[in-house]
Amino acid sequence: MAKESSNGDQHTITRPPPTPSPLRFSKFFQVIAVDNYFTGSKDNLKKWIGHPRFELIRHDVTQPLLVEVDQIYHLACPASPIFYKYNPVKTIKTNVIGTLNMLGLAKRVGARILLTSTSEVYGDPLEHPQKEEYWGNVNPIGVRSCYDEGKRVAETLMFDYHRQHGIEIRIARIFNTYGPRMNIDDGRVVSNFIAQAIRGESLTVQAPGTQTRSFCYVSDMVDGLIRLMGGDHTGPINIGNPGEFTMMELAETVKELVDPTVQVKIVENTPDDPRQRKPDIAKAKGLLGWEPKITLREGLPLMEDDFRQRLAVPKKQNN
Ligand SMILES: NC(=O)c1ccc[n+]([C@@H]2O[C@H](COP(=O)([O-])OP(=O)(O)OC[C@H]3O[C@@H](n4cnc5c(N)ncnc54)[C@H](O)[C@@H]3O)[C@@H](O)[C@H]2O)c1
Ligand SMILES: O=c1ccn([C@@H]2O[C@H](COP(=O)(O)OP(=O)(O)O[C@H]3OC[C@@H](O)[C@H](O)[C@H]3O)[C@@H](O)[C@H]2O)c(=O)[nH]1
Repeated sequence: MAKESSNGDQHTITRPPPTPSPLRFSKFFQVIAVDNYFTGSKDNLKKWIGHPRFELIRHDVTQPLLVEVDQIYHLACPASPIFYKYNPVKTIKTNVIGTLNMLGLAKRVGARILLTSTSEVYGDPLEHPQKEEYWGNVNPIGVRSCYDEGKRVAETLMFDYHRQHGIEIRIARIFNTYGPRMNIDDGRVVSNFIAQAIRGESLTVQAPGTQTRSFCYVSDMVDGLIRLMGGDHTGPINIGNPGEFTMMELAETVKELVDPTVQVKIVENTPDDPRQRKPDIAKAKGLLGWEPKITLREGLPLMEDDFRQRLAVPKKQNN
């Protein structure tokens, strides 16, 4: 088991770790998906429902969960700012109580647990690009803090359970990720721009438009998370695509690829919007042998195809 975090800190473990679950030696993977459907959709799981090695449980992670597992991918949390700000008390409960419950489960059954933390732990970063050693610049009482401070506490809980109880932990710091099957009304920038362009609406660039993000395609992200879970390093490890774009550049790219006739309009921004974000992925490359393969220009059309199907708007021949 990993005794050292990827940033080199030693972590004294005060108790022997729980015995690993015997499921770890089972021949076949079985998957139990747990979701309260706040932002998720059963539609995305249609393909698996009825499969003999797949189970789906409607459950809220703020309540304890009793199942037998050997790996826990703890992703449950609204991630789009409009959804995580909608009920901030619930968001922080999901991050704190939800993570405590998942760690309690990991401890009871001896499972390894991976937390999907976020680039938002760096806040409005004063270092660029962001390395894992950077402690961040976060407003602890702002409207985003239910999410960014919530994830910071979740990381703390992970390391405390690791040090105190010997739980095998993995922490991924995910940077903006997009792809097919995102909720069309998710509210995050890539899905907004693609849906707007397909509907022939103006693309809403929030002011000033010079703020940057780095966008990772979903299959690259999944590959990174599986490598992190299977590897020897606790993390935290940044997983993201270092290609950095201003929101105006993103709008221009979507316009060019989806519909060059749509307009781009500047609209009001929300408080505490980070001004720049780009991962340093040296650790992911060195420790996991991971780097993203899909560029933004390759990923956007794949998402456009899926959105067009769901919105029932075929691509015009002359586009
Ligand atoms: N996509 C990104 O850009 C990004 C970036 C950083 C971190 N992350 C993290 O990755 C994870 C997944 O993000 P996503 O983009 O797929 O978000 P999403 O909102 O599309 O999916 C989150 C899922 O969690 C479920 N959920 C929310 N609260 C829950 C609760 N209390 N109990 C059970 N289920 C609950 C939702 O119904 C949904 O299925 C989140 O933890 C998010 O913080 C995502
Ligand atoms: O319609 C829009 C939506 C958003 N934006 C801008 O696009 C940028 C990205 O905004 P998003 O809402 O997609 O996501 P953010 O980068 O703010 O946060 C995300 O980052 C990391 C994750 O943890 C979360 O998935 C999410 O919180 C912001 O600068 C925002 O102002 C627009 O210009 N127009």
